[in-house]
Amino acid sequence: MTDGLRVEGLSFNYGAKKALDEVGFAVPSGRFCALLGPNGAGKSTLVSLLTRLLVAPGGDIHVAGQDMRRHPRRALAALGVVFQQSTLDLDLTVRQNLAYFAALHGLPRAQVPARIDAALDRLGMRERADEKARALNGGHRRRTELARALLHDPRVLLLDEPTVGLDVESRMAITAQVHDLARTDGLCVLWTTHLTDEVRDADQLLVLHRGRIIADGQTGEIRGDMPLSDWFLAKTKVPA
Ligand SMILES: Nc1ncnc2c1ncn2[C@@H]1O[C@H](COP(=O)(O)OP(=O)(O)OP(=O)(O)O)[C@@H](O)[C@H]1O
Repeated sequence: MTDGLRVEGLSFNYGAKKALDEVGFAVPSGRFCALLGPNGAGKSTLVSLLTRLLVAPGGDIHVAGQDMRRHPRRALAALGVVFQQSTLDLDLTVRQNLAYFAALHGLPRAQVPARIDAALDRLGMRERADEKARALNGGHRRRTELARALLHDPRVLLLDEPTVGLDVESRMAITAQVHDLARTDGLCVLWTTHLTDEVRDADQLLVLHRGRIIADGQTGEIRGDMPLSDWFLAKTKVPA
């Protein structure tokens, strides 16, 4: 598998505190993978390693076949990221926010307007292009960030708890849109969450608990006859 995301033997400590312990998994292209973990499981640490905000002393990360340790620029160029905290400039328009990102990524100038239009079309945001980000609701701001993350045509899309703070309707809409991006556009998607209702039976599921992957497979098979929320609680609850 060269197109998706592959992680092997990834460990990370904060001083004496072990945050990730020999984490390994693979997500192929065209797959939506939910990374589910309770608070403190190590999700943010893993996201920081995948985006190279942190570097692990050992272990490997390959993004679309590019080795993050040996060729970080190439690996990062194949990765689109939506961070948990919004990083839009609220005083810029939607289009200006995307144009700024395009310049940061060094996209060829002549291509930028068409790429922005195409990315906004994919998320149904074209008609909002000239509005200031401040005027958008939470769901539309997230869609703008998603369009921006797609601008450089990444093969792997990483979303860190992207629905935090959204109302139910926006949450469900963006969850469905990202599932479509995996299915229709063949993107490899890693979606971190602690909300079990965002995960579908056909999705790949990774469960992170106390820094270890405790389940990796098709959600429907993992949960069996139990609702995923019950399964998850039973596997991750801390004894009283
Ligand atoms: N800077 C830090 N210094 C020390 N320990 C840390 C630091 N950051 C995280 N940790 C610890 O590492 C473990 C993993 O934390 P991490 O933030 O990656 O988990 P998480 O799954 O993202 O949790 P949450 O959903 O609450 O953000 C936790 O036990 C946390 O307390």
